[in-house]
Amino acid sequence: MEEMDTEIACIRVGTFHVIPVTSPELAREFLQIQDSIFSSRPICMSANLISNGYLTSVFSPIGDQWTKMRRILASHVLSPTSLQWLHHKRDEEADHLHRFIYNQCKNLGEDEQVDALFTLLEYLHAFGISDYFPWIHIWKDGNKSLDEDILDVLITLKDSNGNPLMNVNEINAQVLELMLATVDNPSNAVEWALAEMLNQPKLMQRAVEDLHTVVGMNRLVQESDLPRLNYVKACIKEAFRPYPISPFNVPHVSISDTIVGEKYFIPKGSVVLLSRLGLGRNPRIWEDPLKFKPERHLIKEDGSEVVLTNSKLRLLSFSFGRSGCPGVKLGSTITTMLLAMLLHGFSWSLPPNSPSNDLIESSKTDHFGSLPLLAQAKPRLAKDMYP
Ligand code: HEM
Repeated sequence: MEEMDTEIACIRVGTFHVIPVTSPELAREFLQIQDSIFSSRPICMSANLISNGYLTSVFSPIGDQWTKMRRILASHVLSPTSLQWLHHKRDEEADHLHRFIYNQCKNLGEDEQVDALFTLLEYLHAFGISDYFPWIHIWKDGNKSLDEDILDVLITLKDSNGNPLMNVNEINAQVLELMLATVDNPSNAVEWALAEMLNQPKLMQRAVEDLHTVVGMNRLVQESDLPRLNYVKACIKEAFRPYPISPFNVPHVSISDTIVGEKYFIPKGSVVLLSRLGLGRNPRIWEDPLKFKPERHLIKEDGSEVVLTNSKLRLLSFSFGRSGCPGVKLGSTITTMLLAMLLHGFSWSLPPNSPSNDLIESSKTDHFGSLPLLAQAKPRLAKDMYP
């Protein structure tokens, strides 16, 4: 892992410019300007995937189309009502996860070396997909009386003339993007947090104490516990800092000439990448930036709740503003629940004869991942507590 002190990279046709951002304030200024002048992604995830053969038609939301998608997401997919509506689905998934790891422990025996977490993360990639976005649907005569999931919602949305609001390509792309967004970020953050906690057991112990205080041992952790699980959230936030899912934010394109930081000229049409590492691993911003220290995110004076966003922009978790993540609430809930459940339901240790996990970043340039993360799990709660 290396320290970084460069924040923004700006690519122009044929040339590459790096704009150093030495403070969160400058990063904020950049993002604010970006909000007003940059359009959505030129090479959006969906378009990248098309070239890899996953999608059959081009869908790159820009301008009005992007605004339309954002509005649909905000009103029908990620609204407080939708989140509440799908609460029981998330609970079901939480039960599956408990059961899965519990069975892994039982089957493998206590002394055996268990690659439980790695297997678990493979399982995680099935998280929610069948419940949130099932591909196989029972639609009779093109109609369905009850919306059962987000896919139903997207299919049944109508415009003011009573016509479908989204076409098949739009739905495909949106569902794919939601699936990726839901799985990737949370599993990446939890994987890194656990790896660091396995290497520093005192951190793990403190998080478990947090869970004992808030949840106890006589019931499973619930979403309503999350506001009080500050140390667990601090661990996740600390994982976002040096280990974001990718070193750069999604590319944006400037739609007019502009000047950032009073002196950096960014011409129209530039593809602009923000370096997340430039903030998260920046020694000018963070003391001891390569050290995993969740304590830095605990708010001491007023005892306020730890949140996974960072309004001061000292790290980029969900980004912010117009192009920021629309799934902050759901993403925070899923990620915190996942780590809380793993730590509350199971004791985790390094496999025998393994002094520490090598925190090796993936060799792929666009994604991180510690490969492989080995951990041994043991149930911590009474047997009848596992679903
Ligand atoms: C820990 C969890 C998550 C993190 C850290 C995260 C982070 C981000 C970030 C940084 C962006 C901005 C990319 C840009 O600059 O264009 C983004 C975009 C997005 N996120 Fe999330 N996200 C998370 C979870 C979710 C969830 C659960 C959903 C929805 C189910 C979601 C849906 C989206 C969508 C649809 C976009 C694209 C928005 C657009 O094009 O305007 N995210 N996310």
